[in-house]
Amino acid sequence: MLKASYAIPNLPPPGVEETPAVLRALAQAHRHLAELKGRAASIPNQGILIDTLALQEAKASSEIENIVTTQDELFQANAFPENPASPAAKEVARYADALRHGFVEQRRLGGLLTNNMIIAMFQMLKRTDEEFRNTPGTALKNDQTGEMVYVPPQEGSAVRAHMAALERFINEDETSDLDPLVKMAIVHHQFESIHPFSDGNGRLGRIINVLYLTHSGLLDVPVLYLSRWITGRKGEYYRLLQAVRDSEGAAEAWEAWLLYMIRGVAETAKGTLALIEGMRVLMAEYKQRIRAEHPKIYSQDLLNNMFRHPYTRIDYVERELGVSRPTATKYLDMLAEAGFLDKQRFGRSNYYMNQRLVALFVGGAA
Ligand SMILES: Nc1ncnc2c1ncn2[C@@H]1O[C@H](COP(=O)(O)OP(=O)(O)OP(=O)(O)O)[C@@H](O)[C@H]1O
Repeated sequence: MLKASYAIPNLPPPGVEETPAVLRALAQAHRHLAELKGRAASIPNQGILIDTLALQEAKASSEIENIVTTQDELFQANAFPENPASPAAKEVARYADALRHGFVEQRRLGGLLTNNMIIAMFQMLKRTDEEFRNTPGTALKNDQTGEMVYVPPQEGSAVRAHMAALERFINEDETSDLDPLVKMAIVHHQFESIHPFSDGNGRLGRIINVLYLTHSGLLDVPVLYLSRWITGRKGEYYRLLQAVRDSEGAAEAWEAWLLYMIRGVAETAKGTLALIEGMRVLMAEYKQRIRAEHPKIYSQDLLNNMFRHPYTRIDYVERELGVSRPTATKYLDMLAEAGFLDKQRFGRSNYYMNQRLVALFVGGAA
């Protein structure tokens, strides 16, 4: 049997310290995060933001696993669940479903982030009824060289015990008085080290990051995603994760890991703020112009529909505005003719793309 290459520490790990450098990084990150929390709360249609960002995050997070899909394919898979999408687009769409499920469940449970939720998200992501892994044999290998880089705990009983301790560390505030962002970085490290599932541990670990932010009240809604930060610095991410293990939890290795994650929060919060601002400005412009140029069809619901679904379609408008099919068709065709939407054909259906919104997401920094 494989031998685990790292002793999973008790929580909080003894090497973790809030050093002056960590405290400085924390101050910055909290400032940007508080601004993001306030801005997200002030926009009138939070659901729109949450849905669109979840889809964007699903794409960024899945790229780490090399599940490559185009933005187009992804939005189409979302707009046309009945049509056969590529396997990649399907897997990405399942990530977004798992993430949304986690957030809904967390709200239902009054903010908890439990192992049952984590297992349910894994099952949605991987379309399986497996739970925490029970059989030995899991090891992480270097993609290029095939060399074994990390062996997590092997026995099912060890995996379950470590995950139970992690669940307590997440949910029982009295287990430590560390800053919540420091806790988030520890939780991510510990989760990846336990590696409780046969696959998808990276993606679930990244979902847990955002659910930890909503759990701890640093955000009210899940709008800050670290996947782009991590994708852009994947080598550093693996190296720093591994350095903590190789040094058996040395204080310097932990400090470097904490700084990486806390800076990621600060930078991503800034990028997401810019994206939200871009959406707000675009929505205000569309509102003002559609109202002035097409007063007969303008409604707030129609505007919301164009921003909730980057690719919208006739039946969405029918459903969300409570209008007949011919009326919904007329509205969308008028908006397409006026250049607000781009009408495209997919199989036997038409869809209407909000190009400027999609461009914000594709080019956006968040
Ligand atoms: N030394 C290491 N090298 C590479 N990855 C590591 C290492 N240690 C832990 N990991 C974690 O393992 C994750 C990959 O695990 P797994 O393949 O189960 O997840 P995934 O979601 O399918 O993949 P990915 O994270 O690449 O999207 C990485 O994201 C990383 O967090």
